[in-house]
Amino acid sequence: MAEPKGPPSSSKIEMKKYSFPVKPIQRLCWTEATADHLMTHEEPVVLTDTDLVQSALHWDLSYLEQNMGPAKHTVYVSKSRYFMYYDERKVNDFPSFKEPMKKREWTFSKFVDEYKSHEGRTDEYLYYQDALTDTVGSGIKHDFVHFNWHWVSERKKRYNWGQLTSNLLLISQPGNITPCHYDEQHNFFCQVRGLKRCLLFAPDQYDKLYPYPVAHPCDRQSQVDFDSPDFERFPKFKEIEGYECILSPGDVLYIPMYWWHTIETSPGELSISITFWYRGGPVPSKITYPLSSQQKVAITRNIEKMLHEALQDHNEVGPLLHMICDGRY
Ligand SMILES: O=C(O)C(=O)C[C@H](CCCc1ccccc1)C(=O)O
Ligand SMILES: [Zn+2]
Repeated sequence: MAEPKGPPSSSKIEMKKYSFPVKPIQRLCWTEATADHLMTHEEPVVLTDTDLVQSALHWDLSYLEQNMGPAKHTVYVSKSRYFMYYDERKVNDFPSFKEPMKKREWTFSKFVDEYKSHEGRTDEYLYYQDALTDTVGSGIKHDFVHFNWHWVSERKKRYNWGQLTSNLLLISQPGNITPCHYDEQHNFFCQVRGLKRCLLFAPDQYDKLYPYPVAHPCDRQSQVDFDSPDFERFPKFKEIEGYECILSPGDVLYIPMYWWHTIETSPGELSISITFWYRGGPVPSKITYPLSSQQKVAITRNIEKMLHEALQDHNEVGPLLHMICDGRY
């Protein structure tokens, strides 16, 4: 198979530069044995020639406006370029929590109007993030039906993944950043239009990324501000090591469950992406040791949830964990 055409070099599209070391995520035709090896070992890889969302590569704002139908969709509004996800169901337990972005429910036409009127503004930014559902118009339904479902269902079977839970449509203004977080599902992240730089960190970097407490609205998100890290609070962030890729239209990035990632839309143009999120497969009947770092992260989450449930007050979880560990482990 001919070497797939390379991605644009990051120097040409002036993405943010960080001081920590990053290695390139391998970019391979999906038929390559190495691609299969990486997927099997739950390691990230950029897959080319999948045609997974080939039928959506013609999407742009005007086509979507004509075809997304009359339903309302979720758009986030942020005062900065950062769009930190938070679970609004956990907000009332944290009265001092300041919502990092506002959630709006707009028709697609309203979104397009707002998108156009926000161009050039530096006080407010928009990020459309909504599941593709059957409320969309016939044009999108046609494109959706023509995703490469045969290919993706073959992958699901081969890697023994659980069910497809959702396809998220992401429409980002140039320069938007999703801060570093992990998800509890496998993800085929498909680039449809524009360029996105993805930084990924292995699950074993957990101790360097200092996630919020599980009970916190920003559960699964790193507390570290990558732009100006607080090394007093987060000293191990100095040792972080990551992986990088720049996605072009047609590229599919496999983001394995529990892998940390932060995504930046290139300053050049709007970005359209579609995610395919899959639940993890069944826990193996025979647990083998040593445990994987993903399994250890899952265990820490269960411990935090159990302690919060037992103590009721999330402010008591930290002190009890210190009582168990300090001076003893
Ligand atoms: O596909 C992924 O996993 C990403 O992180 C892509 C990211 C937006 C994700 C928004 C989001 C984060 C957490 C929960 C629900 C929605 C981007 O592309 O900016
Ligand atoms: Zn994510």
